[in-house]
Amino acid sequence: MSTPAPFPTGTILGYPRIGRRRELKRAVESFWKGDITAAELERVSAELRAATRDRLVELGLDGRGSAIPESFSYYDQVLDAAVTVGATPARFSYLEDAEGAVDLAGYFTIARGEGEHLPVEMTKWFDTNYHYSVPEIGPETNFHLASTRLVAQYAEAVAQGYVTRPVIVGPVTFLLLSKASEDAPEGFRPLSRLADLLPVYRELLRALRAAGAEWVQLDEPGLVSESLNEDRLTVLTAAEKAYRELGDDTDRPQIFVAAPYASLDDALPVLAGTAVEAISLDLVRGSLPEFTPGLEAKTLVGGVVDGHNVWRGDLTVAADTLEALRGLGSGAVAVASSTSLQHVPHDVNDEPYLSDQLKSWLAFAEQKVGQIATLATGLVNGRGSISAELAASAAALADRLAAPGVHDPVVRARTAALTADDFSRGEYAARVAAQAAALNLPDLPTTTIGSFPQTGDIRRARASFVRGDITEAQYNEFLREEIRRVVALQEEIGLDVLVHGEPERNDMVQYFAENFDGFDVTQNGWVQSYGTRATRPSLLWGDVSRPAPFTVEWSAFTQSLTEKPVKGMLTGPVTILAWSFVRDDQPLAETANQVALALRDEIADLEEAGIGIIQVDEPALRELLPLKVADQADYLDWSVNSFRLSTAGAADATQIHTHLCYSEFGVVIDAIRALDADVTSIEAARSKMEVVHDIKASGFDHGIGPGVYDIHSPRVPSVAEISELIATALGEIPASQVWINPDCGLKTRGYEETTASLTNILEATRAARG
Ligand code: MET
Ligand SMILES: [Zn+2]
Repeated sequence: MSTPAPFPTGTILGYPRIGRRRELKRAVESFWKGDITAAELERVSAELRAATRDRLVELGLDGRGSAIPESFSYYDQVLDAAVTVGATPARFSYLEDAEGAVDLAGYFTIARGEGEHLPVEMTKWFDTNYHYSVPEIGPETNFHLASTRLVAQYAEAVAQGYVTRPVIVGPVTFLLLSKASEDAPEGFRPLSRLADLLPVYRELLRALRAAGAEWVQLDEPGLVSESLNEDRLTVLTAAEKAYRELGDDTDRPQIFVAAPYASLDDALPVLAGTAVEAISLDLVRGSLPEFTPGLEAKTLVGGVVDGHNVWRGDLTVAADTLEALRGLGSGAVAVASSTSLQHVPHDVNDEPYLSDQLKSWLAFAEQKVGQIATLATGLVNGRGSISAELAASAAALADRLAAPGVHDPVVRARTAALTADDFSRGEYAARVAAQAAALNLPDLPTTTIGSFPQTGDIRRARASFVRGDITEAQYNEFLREEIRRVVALQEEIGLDVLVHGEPERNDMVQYFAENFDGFDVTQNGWVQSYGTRATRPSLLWGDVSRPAPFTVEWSAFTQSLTEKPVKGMLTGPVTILAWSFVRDDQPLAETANQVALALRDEIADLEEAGIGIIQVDEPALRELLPLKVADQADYLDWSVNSFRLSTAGAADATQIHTHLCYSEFGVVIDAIRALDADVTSIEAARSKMEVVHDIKASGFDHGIGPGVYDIHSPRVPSVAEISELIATALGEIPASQVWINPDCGLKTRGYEETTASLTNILEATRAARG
């Protein structure tokens, strides 16, 4: 390498790619529908990338100094890495051209499935609410450089006048996040293919270098996690091998290894001993490391601006941390976001309905870039040069901590008075008997997870109501009509436990945020959840309480329409926290108990109104699990307790359900058991019921509904396919425990596929009942 370019003093690890107004979602979905061509989609995407680069430079990043990350993705960054290295699952090999490359349409097909071909699985990306597509790797996977899209995007930036920094998931994390392919032999580990994968990364790096890239960013959050399926020594050995080999190649850009979401711990000395030039440290979630040999030759990139959360934070603390980092004695120090900013919305100034006071406490992606630019100036010119910004940040923080609503004495008194009894229901056996008498359900009871398709009609009616075009009475009548239809449909299909379909909910957390005190909701605060799906996390800024019942009227109305039991639907405390941006001025456990008490009030009112089954969804229980083993017990303790606090007031005869949206049941089985819900539904269809083996092995003895319909895909499962899944479940779990349900809510699906799928589920269930 000739005179290496220094690492930029201020940078971010990644930027939201969906567009301020979700332009990418619209374009991709239009492409799926056939309304626009691949070329048109590529054009819209190129425009988005160009606008992002321009904006980041305006906000203060160095446009020619590799400060702008080239972190765009059409769908998912892990899927991008998979198609880059030629890791097409065997069932999709028909999508490959002669060179083993898949085109844009093929890329989406791998993500979404087609006909008989199930899509790749999706699972949570570290401890975030982002989901990635799980690569499938086997002994036969033919790694080769199959896509140079990243090189093309770099060249596109150069043509625009910028020198950017290409970003790709690093080889170790890529394999750690992969699962063994279907035809891999028992016990096969994707990480065992590292030696075959590294030459592809080397080739990609060479191609980037040839295109002029000064720096490349390899994302390796796999190195901070202790929760992936390999032991630590194996991970460290892999990291050492990967970065020694890639580092020792001379024909490459400089390598920046990004390690967001927690501390690198013992992986830092390993990286420090290789030839990589820069390493990021998450100094928001993780802590300052000790000096380790090798660092004197590296740039340490201090992730001091929280990429996970929306608070403005304390700029002085950030500056202090950078100073302490400088004290370690590395070759150089730079400032960055702690993680990619893909986890926060675009712009606080895009929120017309938030008060100026609340806005002054917040920083979304644009504001965070501004903070980083400020801190970078401080690093170069000294703290005096940013004293005004430091003072403004301190004033905003002081204002926030003293604001009314942040401390509500009534809420505080209630959590302070809690005793052990408040967290426990009666004996399970007594509950089973009371519920059997009250509910009179058949064997293998069927139900859904709660939501029915959110049709264009529903969205339009909601928008008209929000705009004031229709009155509240008209809107409510529209919703009641919708519920009547959904109830009639469920009765016709023959489901046993009915739901109202959640048409009144724009989002399963936001709806609660709108009805609780202590929250605000955003207008444009979209954050990508997976693929083209984005959510608007609510802002939990104050003490939480429930001023009045809000789900009761809907559930009671629904129950009035049918003889079958209707399930009341609530979102659990952990999920409300996980999918909101939560205040960072007190322990999460305290906030969780406040939310739990608000829900407990709602459950008491639902029971009072005659609702005999209440589901408290906790799809995010696994997601907040800390990446470090040492932190997990404490988390599981408070999270499980908050769920118990929300449900423990229910009578024995009231059947409490919970729903978790993932299939890695094994990891949190003890916690799931400790939730003590009467019935738990989980995801299982996509992984062909793998999870039932864990359930059996764990001796789990409460009701369990492993999903038989993958709602992430438009595919309608056949009766035969569902029957096979049910048979697998019944092979492992006593029939008396088993419930039959889809993997998750139906809100993203259309009516045609939903009706067909539920009809097939009932047909398969009837056959299984015999
Ligand atoms: C992401 S979990 C979804 C649960 C919710 N009750 C629904 O059906 O939509
Ligand atoms: Zn779910």
